[in-house]
Amino acid sequence: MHIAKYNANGNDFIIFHTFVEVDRSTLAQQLCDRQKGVGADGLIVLLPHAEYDFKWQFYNNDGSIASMCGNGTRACAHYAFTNQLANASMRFLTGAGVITSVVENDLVETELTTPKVLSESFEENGLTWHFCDTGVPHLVTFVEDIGCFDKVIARQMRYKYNANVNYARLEKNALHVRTYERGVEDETLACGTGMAACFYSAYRQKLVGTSATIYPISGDELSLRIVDQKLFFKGSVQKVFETVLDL
Ligand SMILES: N[C@@H](CCC[C@H](N)C(=O)O)C(=O)O
Repeated sequence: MHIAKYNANGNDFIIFHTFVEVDRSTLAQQLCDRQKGVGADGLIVLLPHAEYDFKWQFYNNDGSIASMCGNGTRACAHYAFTNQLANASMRFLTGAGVITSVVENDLVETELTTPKVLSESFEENGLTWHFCDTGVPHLVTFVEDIGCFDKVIARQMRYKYNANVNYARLEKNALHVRTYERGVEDETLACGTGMAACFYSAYRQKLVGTSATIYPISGDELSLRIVDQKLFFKGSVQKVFETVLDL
């Protein structure tokens, strides 16, 4: 099996395409394992689709299925274009719905699914939380210093609400974000739907305008904008390597 390893601003993925649609949860766990496997936050498998350019299967590092992954959409769009599975502008089916991505060299912009507010904001653990769905559920809290990111609290909130958990610091029209990711069960270096959830929560509270610069903990710079309630998420991706595995 020919696979590619991608880095999307610190979120990393193993990607391949095939005609064979089977459950790959165990394979995801094996390949994503950072000691015994290739190592990645997720596995993305591209499959043919009659209506769209392709459809994907997305697995987290622990083998669980996630309906959306913002960084993963940008990495797999680059993979699809590079492997001539799609034109530079493409539409593909995910568990959360149809995604549009546009590839321009190493920069990829994705139009995410329409964000949804999941509950009123609430107080817990001495913090104010905003809860929304940007393809997968995200809790967002705005803090003065993202150094106060607390993995114990994040993990507790993750299991209580079955959500990813984000701490964000606002600085003018920029957001600095740290995310505890469900399915990786740890902080990752970047989470696309998490950055989108932070931006959307800040936008709803009029803390940012219709666009903002976002810095995940990897230190990379990405951008988010909202047009007619649609979120557009843009940043670079890199193919780290390709190899053939005996799967
Ligand atoms: N890293 C992703 C999110 C992947 C799914 C998430 N871990 C979940 O299970 O909800 C992103 O870039 O959005």
